[in-house]
Formats: sequence, structure tokens, C-alpha cells
Amino acid sequence: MKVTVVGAGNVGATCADVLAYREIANEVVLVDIKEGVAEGKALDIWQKAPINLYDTRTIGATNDYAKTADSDVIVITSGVPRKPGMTRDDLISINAGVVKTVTENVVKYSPEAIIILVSNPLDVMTYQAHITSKFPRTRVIGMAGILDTARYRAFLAEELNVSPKDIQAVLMGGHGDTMVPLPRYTTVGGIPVTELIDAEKLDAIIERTKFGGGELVKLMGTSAWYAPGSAAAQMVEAIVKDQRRVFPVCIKLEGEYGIDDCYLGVPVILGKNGIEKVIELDLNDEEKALLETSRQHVLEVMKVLDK
Ligand SMILES: NC(=O)c1ccc[n+]([C@@H]2O[C@H](COP(=O)([O-])OP(=O)(O)OC[C@H]3O[C@@H](n4cnc5c(N)ncnc54)[C@H](O)[C@@H]3O)[C@@H](O)[C@H]2O)c1
Ligand SMILES: O=C(O)C[C@H](O)C(=O)O
Repeated sequence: MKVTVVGAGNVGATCADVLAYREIANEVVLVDIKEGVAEGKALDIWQKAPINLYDTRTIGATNDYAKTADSDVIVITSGVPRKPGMTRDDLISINAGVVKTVTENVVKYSPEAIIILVSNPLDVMTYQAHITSKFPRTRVIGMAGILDTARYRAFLAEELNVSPKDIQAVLMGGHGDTMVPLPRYTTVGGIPVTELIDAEKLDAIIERTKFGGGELVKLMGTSAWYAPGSAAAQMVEAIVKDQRRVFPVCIKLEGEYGIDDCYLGVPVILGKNGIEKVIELDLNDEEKALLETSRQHVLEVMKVLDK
């Protein structure tokens, strides 16, 4: 299996590293526009192979898309991250152009690939890649839900003093402050979370999750990369190993949840064809209202692209 990661910055290099040391792909091609950066990071990851004992070949390329030919999966992380005081939507003016150019280049060489979007604003960048690639919606997928649920699960594990491995959760909606965590669908070793934590503490964790990206931007002056890079690699793994994992991811909705005009995070089954199935939960009125607020927000940002 061959995987290309475009953008050899913080998220892209982390994703390539996880793909390599966990031997998720046989070959990983890292591409960046900055001269030498992708080659250098790919070489560094390859030199770690004898220490960490893996066979995955990592290759770097400065804007040379011929090297990406016949990739099974393409992860797009290129673009700018936000700085303190910015929203993800503020990145659209730069990142839309970057995602468009990169998508044109990758589809030329890998017309059958599955594309995973990471660049922000995530939902609208997934839309950009979809209209540029003209790929079916099942092959253009945004990464955000795995990251957002991981934050939620990590905060819960800390509060309950249990292993994060035992916390299962799903959330929906756009990757932003309007995301919709679903406590009704959160369990700890099979036990509904509401039986283990009082409502006030759970609400505080949900609020912290919604602003989880911003918390890190404030601390570091740029956005997160370890969890995002690992989350993207986990999606690649589900696809290349046809694992049929159940994850929240961003896709174009075509009638599911009564929505057919928007890119939003929903639970899906992820396998060798990309989206194998969209899972439709029976949302209550409050959850439906939160999802609608999220949809309205994403639609507003999508309009900027359409102008
Ligand atoms: N979806 C998510 O949950 C999530 C999580 C974290 C970060 N992000 C987003 O991912 C993006 C990357 O974040 P980062 O921290 O890795 O940033 P970074 O600045 O460390 O890396 C971005 C890289 O993209 C490269 N690049 C820019 N234009 C390019 C082009 N046309 N072709 C190829 N490479 C190009 C840059 O040279 C840079 O190396 C940002 O937009 C950020 O907001 C999304
Ligand atoms: O917060 C950001 O800008 C990056 C990313 O979307 C995140 O949630 O970490």
C-alpha cells in the first residue's frame, strides 16, 4: 500500500511517522512546497527504522507529484495553521487555494485514490477537495471527529480516573465550536457515562472539548499535531486494512439526517472503499437543533468558497 501525505509540517510529518512506525503502509511519500523539507523529514523517519524496527519506506518530494503516482490514499495537510486570536475559518483565504492546487496535482497521478482532508477550515476544505477532484463523496473524507472524540475521551478518562481505552464516544457536526458531542452515546466500559459523572462536570468537559483546538493554540502559538497526525493515520489504517472501523468523519451528506447540501461530521463505517456506510442515529430534538446550528455555520463558510 502506498500513501502520500501532502504538507510536511507538524501534522503531515507526524502522520507520516505514525504510518511508518506502525507499518500501516509499505511506502509513504511526503510532499511539501518548501525546498528540502519533505526530503529531510522522510529521510529522518527512514533513519529511525533500524531503531524502531519497521520496514516502511519513506520518500520526500519538493512539489514533485510524479513521485506520488498510484497512491492508494492521499492525506492533505498542506496550508497554514491558526495563531492565537484566529478562528479556523480565518484560514480559508489561504488554504482554499492551497487545497485546490494540491488536489489537482494528486488526482492527476492517483485517480483512484481515497483523499483524507486535514487542512482547516476542515468541513469546507473537504468540500473544496470534493469539487476539485470530482471524486465520489465516498472517496473524499475529512478528519476531525476522531480528534474531537479523542479529546473528549481523554478529558473523561482524566476526570473518572480510568483508562482512555475504555471510553467510547461519538460526536457530530462541523469541526468548530458548534460541534455536537453526544453524551447519550458515550460509554465507559459499556456503562452509560451519565451514570458515572454528574451533569455539571460532563457539561464542563463538553465545553472544553468544543474549544479543545483553541486551548492548544493558546498554549503553543500554533495548532496541535500529535493527536491530529495520529487521527489521520488511524483513518488511513482503517482504509488500507479494510478494517470497517466506526468513526465520526466529515463527508457530504446526501439526505442523511435530512441534510443534503452540507459537509458535516457523522458516524460512518470506514473500509477499503472509503465510506462504506453512513450510520444514521435517531437524534432527539435537542441534538437535532444543535446539528442544525452546526450545519448553518458550515453553510455560511461554504458560501465564501462559492463566491
Ligand atoms: N482537521 C483537524 O482536526 C486539524 C488538526 C490540526 C491541524 N489542522 C490543520 O492542518 C493544517 C496544517 O497544520 P500544521 O500544524 O501541520 O501546519 P504547518 O505549518 O506545520 O505545516 C503545513 C505545511 O504545508 C506546507 N504547504 C503550504 N502550501 C503548500 C502547497 N501548496 N503544497 C504543499 N505543501 C504546502 C507548508 O510548507 C508546511 O510545511 C492547518 O490548516 C491546520 O489548521 C487540522
Ligand atoms: O484548532 C486548530 O486550529 C487545529 C485543529 O483544528 C484542532 O482542532 O486541533
